[in-house]
Amino acid sequence: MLRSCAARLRTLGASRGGARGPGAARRSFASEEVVDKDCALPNPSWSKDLRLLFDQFMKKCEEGSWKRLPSYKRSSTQNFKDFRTHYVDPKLLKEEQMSEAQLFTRSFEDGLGFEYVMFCNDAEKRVVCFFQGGPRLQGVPGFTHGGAIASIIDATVGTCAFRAGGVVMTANLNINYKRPIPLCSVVVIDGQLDRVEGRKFFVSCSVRSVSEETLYSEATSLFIALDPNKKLT
Ligand SMILES: CCCCCCCC(=O)SCCNC(=O)CCNC(=O)[C@H](O)C(C)(C)COP(=O)(O)OP(=O)(O)OC[C@H]1O[C@@H](n2cnc3c(N)ncnc32)[C@H](O)[C@@H]1OP(=O)(O)O
Repeated sequence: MLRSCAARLRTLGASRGGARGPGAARRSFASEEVVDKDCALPNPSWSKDLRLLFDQFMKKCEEGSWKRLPSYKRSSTQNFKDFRTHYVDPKLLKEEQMSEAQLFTRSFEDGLGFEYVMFCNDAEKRVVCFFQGGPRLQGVPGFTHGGAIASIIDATVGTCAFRAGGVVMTANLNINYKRPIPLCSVVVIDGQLDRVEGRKFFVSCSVRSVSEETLYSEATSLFIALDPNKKLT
């Protein structure tokens, strides 16, 4: 698995120019130009498994029950703009640092960190994430770091809570790591909103192999929808 991962990265190096697709919007900030491309689409670093799952679920999207969720390095949705004005103390915001701010799970070069795509089914209150962890996410040799697994779980269950409750933050995340995830392998994270109590959104998920034979991790979480009358800090 690791060899094919390295081979994909070599071809990726040759196709570096692909990231600057003609349709992508351009935004320059700080010292480099960042292309606001939708990162939740296939790129040369995606393995066959990840592409197959993507294609399977894109077909479900055509049937109407599922929806692919686009994903960018910087969140520009109105919800997140409100977040900054409502909840963030301007004293804490150092504009020059903010101009460098990017979504952590979208801050690696293609194929090296988090390659993933999420699909949501609002009727079933589910978010499914297909995740391929790259070589920069190594924990023990040959396996994905527990913190990287927690990050992609947080993003998946957080998206599930966000779909139901708007701007939420993680109050609690409990993960049982059952089996180590081989580096560069593809896993399926299946998030389910279990219940809502006022501003509290309880979401659980499983992390399984593509074949579903291996249960890698299970998690429960609590997200809190932010109170517009309460500052965060
Ligand atoms: C679309 C992309 C989605 C991505 C999602 C990613 C989200 C993140 O990573 S956020 C970063 C990590 N999280 C944080 O930094 C949050 C830090 N914590 C906080 O800011 C606050 O504690 C916050 C906002 C969660 C809750 O604060 P606040 O709004 O004042 O709520 P608060 O009144 O304390 O609690 C509300 C309810 O939740 C309960 N609660 C709060 N925290 C916990 C907890 N850890 N465990 C159990 N219950 C809790 C309270 O007991 C209370 O319950 P009840 O209403 O029954 O009395």
